[in-house]
Amino acid sequence: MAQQPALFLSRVERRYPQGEGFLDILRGASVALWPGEIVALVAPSGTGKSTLLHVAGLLEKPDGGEVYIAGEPTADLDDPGRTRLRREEIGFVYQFHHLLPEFSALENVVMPQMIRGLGRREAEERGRELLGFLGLQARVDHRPAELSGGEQQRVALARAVANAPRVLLADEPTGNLDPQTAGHVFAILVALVRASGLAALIATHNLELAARMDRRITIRDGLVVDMA
Ligand SMILES: Nc1ncnc2c1ncn2[C@@H]1O[C@H](COP(=O)(O)OP(=O)(O)OP(=O)(O)O)[C@@H](O)[C@H]1O
Repeated sequence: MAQQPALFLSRVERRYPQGEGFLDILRGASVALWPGEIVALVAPSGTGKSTLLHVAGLLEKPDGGEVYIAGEPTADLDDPGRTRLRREEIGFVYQFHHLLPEFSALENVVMPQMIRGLGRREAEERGRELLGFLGLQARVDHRPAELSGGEQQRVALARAVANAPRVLLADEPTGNLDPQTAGHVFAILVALVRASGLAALIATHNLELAARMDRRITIRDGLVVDMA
């Protein structure tokens, strides 16, 4: 049976009002992400990286085209339908971890699972397993402020994949870390993607990290193109 992309953006358009007219950011951008692959999105500032990630993550609706998650078209979904699909199938990691400061590492990973309806015991089991995989077994009870920057990002990664999404979207996930820690966190991210079979799209300005991914894409004139 032919595999289908975990995420498929088909001729996606996105424009923003500007003055009397519109600023066309995405002009029919298409990209497919396959299960288990890690794709770098490397594009100059202002070309639409965040816009592409927001549209891919069902945070913004495209003005044209279609976003498919595991083959399911999303244009006709209502807001609760989009939220459900986002919660179940998409994980996000940002440059800054956005962990809840008053909760432990484990609780931060447990919460999205319970929001999705899992019981606490099961959610904790999965949380401990994930944090252990990410090398944080000794840190599960620490609050974010008691963790290093690299550890905080690893917790954010665990939280992003806690609900076993098909797609991981990351915007400069190591941008706030020193080069050595960035390399380490990235290696862990790769191991996680390979072990779970999810598809990852990672926006980065770090060409060294981009070179370690499976493919590199960029945005040119509102279209997604492979990088040379
Ligand atoms: N809600 C909005 N309303 C109007 N213009 C917007 C809006 N969001 C983004 N833009 C504009 O669209 C363009 C692309 O924005 P986007 O945030 O996608 O860029 P980016 O490639 O992610 O840049 P950076 O790397 O600096 O984050 C920019 O010119 C931005 O000013």
